[in-house]
Amino acid sequence: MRVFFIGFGQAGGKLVDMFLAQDRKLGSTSFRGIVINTARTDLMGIKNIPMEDRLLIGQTMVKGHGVGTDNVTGAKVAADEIDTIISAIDRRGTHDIDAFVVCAGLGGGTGSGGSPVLCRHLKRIYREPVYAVGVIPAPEEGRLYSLNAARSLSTLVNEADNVIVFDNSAWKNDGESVKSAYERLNEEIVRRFGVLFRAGEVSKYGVGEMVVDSSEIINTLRGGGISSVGYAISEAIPMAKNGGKSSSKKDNNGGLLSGILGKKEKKAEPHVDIASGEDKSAKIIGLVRRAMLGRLTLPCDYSTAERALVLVAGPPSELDRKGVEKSKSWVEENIAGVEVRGGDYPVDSGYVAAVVLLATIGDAPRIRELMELAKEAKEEVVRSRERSHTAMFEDGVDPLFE
Ligand SMILES: Nc1nc2c(ncn2[C@@H]2O[C@H](COP(=O)(O)OP(=O)(O)OP(=O)(O)O)[C@@H](O)[C@H]2O)c(=O)[nH]1
Repeated sequence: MRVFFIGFGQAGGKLVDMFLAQDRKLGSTSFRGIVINTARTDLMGIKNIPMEDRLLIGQTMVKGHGVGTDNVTGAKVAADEIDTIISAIDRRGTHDIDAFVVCAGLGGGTGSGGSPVLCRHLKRIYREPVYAVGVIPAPEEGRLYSLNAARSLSTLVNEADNVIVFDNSAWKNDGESVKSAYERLNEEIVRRFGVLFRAGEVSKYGVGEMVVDSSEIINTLRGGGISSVGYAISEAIPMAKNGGKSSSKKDNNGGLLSGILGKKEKKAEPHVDIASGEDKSAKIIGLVRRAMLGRLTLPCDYSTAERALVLVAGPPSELDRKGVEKSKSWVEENIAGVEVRGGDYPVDSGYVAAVVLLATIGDAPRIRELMELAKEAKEEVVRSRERSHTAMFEDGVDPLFE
């Protein structure tokens, strides 16, 4: 899929920076994008995006210093400067893209407030679908961040065609602060979503037996709402099986796709031994099961998903049509809906990876928690307004006739 990424705010900007770096590393031109921020210093921290594609907004209001976790101001700045934003997007070129993907951390101010506004305008102006990748904060970041995320997310689900969520709290290790984990978490995000969004592009390593095209990704996400992604990676494929390409010498991360499919990790991902000589399709089914049953970008009840997409990426010698078909049937038996699409994506890698997109999920505990928190906060505001109103009356002051 040809994707136009827009990174809104600091987290969004860093993610888009990494998506574009990944694309460049692959020698691909599937991804392009711009980054937007209200803080000048955050834009300066971007590494791979040319200066002309870094847009500073809100200069009159916040003078390049950011909106300081105030997402109402974030939304206002975006609305006031929407024409400047759309011009920057048009300048970068949109004629051949399949979708827009707006990335943002939803707990802050700029991305949290700005991304729903941007999604609304993108949908109004362009025909292509508009997806959001929303990072939700860990509870330890504080109540304000959770409230911002709840508010942003409930708007975003109405403005974007689908919101694919990554939950920081589910991904940080025990004892690790969220901030110190950012770099690692961003790699996890870009690895999963990179395979997903790139599916349907012709790979220079050939055409898979069951090619997924961009319309299948779009149809999977069509139901809207919130989606989550699962991922699993095999053990390293021995050199002989991989046409001598498993590049443990030149690159211990699995060939050209180093950092893209990833490498064996100690505890984050479940692994299957692809090299054991067992039946190829059984191994693919095993990988797909582990992707769906393992840690999802947003932990949720997978059985409530309305649609799913199964992608298997790896060297052509390890891809197997029957395995993908059987995996799709297994996913179909385990989710609420019956629409399960899937295919393979040949790449030069020392690993096989499975990505399962669970679209339009019905239940995720962290989302429920955020919504309840927002409801409580709203009730608190109403109560405190009533209290101050009563107090003023007790003092004999009627605010209306003061
Ligand atoms: N995974 C991940 N999450 C991040 C990262 N940076 C920030 N976040 C998350 O995103 C939320 C918003 O942070 P920022 O992106 O810095 O906020 P912003 O949109 O720039 O808004 P302001 O700084 O308030 O103007 C934080 O509360 C974190 O939950 C990152 O690099 N990776």
